[in-house]
This record gives sequence, structure tokens and C-alpha cells, in this order.
Amino acid sequence: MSTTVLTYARVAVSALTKTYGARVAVDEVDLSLGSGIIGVLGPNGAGKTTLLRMLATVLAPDKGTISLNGLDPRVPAERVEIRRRLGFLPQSSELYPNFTPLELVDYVAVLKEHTDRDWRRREATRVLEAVGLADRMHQKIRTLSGGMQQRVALAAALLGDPELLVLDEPATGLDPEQRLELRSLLARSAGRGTVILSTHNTAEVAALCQRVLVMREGRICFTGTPGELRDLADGRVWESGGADATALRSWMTADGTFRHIGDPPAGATHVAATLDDGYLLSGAGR
Ligand SMILES: Nc1ncnc2c1ncn2[C@@H]1O[C@H](COP(=O)(O)OP(=O)(O)OP(=O)(O)O)[C@@H](O)[C@H]1O
Repeated sequence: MSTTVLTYARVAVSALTKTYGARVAVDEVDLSLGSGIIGVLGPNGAGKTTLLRMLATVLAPDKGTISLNGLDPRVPAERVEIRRRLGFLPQSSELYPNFTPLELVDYVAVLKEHTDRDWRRREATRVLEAVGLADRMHQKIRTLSGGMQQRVALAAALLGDPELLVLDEPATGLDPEQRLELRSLLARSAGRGTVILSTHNTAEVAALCQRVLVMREGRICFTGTPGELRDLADGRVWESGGADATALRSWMTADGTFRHIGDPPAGATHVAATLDDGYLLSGAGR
């Protein structure tokens, strides 16, 4: 007996554009994303946060369209439905300092128009337990550490098991153990839908993401698997005892040798490419 696996674009974006004054933060972006974990890499100011905020429906685009699970956020009734099925972790969460985590997550549930108080209580407890805050949920948020506050915001995003999770730098402030917990939490969520996260950490992408996008200057300059991103640097990484002016980039490593990426000179000592190398070359053409 054969099994048919249906895959469809849960997130479809066409010519999406956002401008701040004269600065084009997101420039005619087209995207079609199915289920799984998608990582968005890019230098500071590339437009990642702006793109994610538009996907989370908290920022309206100037031009272009977004379709989330077939719904259009420009249509008020559809936007309400999208927001119920979407979880968003903003880059910097200003949490209400005098709320407890339980009160805050419950409040987010109210904003999502969940009217059943018992359900809200159970669900808020579940997500706070899932982020490892079972013993902190009755403590004022202002008395929690930065990493714990980040986990409260993450719990709020996980509320109601959303089909689409949009997470802006979710691992910021988390210790190594918590980052591992985050990975397994997101892997479980991705089994049910789509997770889009921005990060500056290529190791996070390698460990977690099925797909990676690289943004530079408001545009998507690479889309593929993490392995394909690394492959961009195949044969284009070499080492020597000093700086190499022919390289696109050279830097000194911990053992004092220089690593270079770009078009290697004849006789260069090639070394294995990493995801970082592929990322650094992704905007440079071949
Ligand atoms: N509210 C705003 N007003 C004016 N310019 C803005 C605003 N928000 C972002 N920008 C500009 O838009 C561009 C994209 O910013 P954005 O925050 O989306 O980048 P990013 O890739 O998320 O950067 P980072 O990695 O530093 O978080 C930058 O040039 C930024 O200065």
C-alpha cells in the first residue's frame, strides 16, 4: 500500500517590501515555505527582524502579499484566525515586570481570544513547564534572570501549539543546557507545522534547521539546506602561514595559522569547508 504525503506551502510571500524612510529593509522578497524548521541567517541590518515581524502580522508591508496557511492577513477576519494559529517571539520582549509568568501567558491567551479559563490555566501551565519554568511560574517576572524571561516569552509563543512559529533570535540569553532544550522543543513543534527562526549562530542552523535562508540588504541571497550552504565553500577554503591579499576574507585562527575563503591561488593548501564559510561566501557570488 502506498502512502501519499501531502506537502503544501504554509507560508507564501510575494514581492514583499518594507521601507523605513529612504531605507529599503525588505526588498521584493518571494518565499514559499512548507513544514519544518527554517533558519534565517544574515548580518546585522539585513532585514531579518522586519521580515519576521511582517510574517507574524505585527508589521504591515508596504507592498507585496503574504499568505499564511492560505489566509490573507490583510482581511481582518482572516488575520484573527492567523493570529490564533501563530506564535511569535519578538527580538526583545518587554514583559510586564509585575506579572508572574502564569499571569502573562494567561494574558496572551486572552488576547488570542481563548475564553475558557480552565483551558487557559492548563495550557499556560503546560507551556511554562515545557520551557523549564515549572518552579518559577508564580514569581514576579522582574525577579527572573534574563534567560528565564526569554523562556517566558517563548512559552507565550508556544501557547495553543501553533501551526506557525515565528521566532526572532530565540536562543539569545539561553545557557547551553537551555539551548539544547530549545532545540528539542522546536523539533517537536516542527513535526506539526512550520517554525521560522532568525539567528546569528550557524551551529544552531546546522543542528536544527531543514532549510536555511540567507538575507543580505533586504533580499534573500541563498535558500537551500544547511549542507548546500556549506557546499558553496567547497574548494574555496585554504590555509597558510600569513594573510593572503587574493582572498575575499582572511582571518587568523586560534593556532596562529590564517584561514582564507575566496578563489584559492595555485598550490593552496585546501581545508574542509564549514557552514560559516558557506555563509560568508553566500553573498559574494562564485
Ligand atoms: N523602526 C525602524 N525605523 C527605521 N529603520 C529601521 C527600523 N527598523 C529597522 N530599520 C532598519 O531596517 C534595516 C533592517 O533592520 P532589521 O532589524 O530588520 O535587520 P536584522 O537583520 O534583523 O538585524 P539584526 O541582525 O541586527 O537584528 C536596518 O537598516 C535598520 O536600521
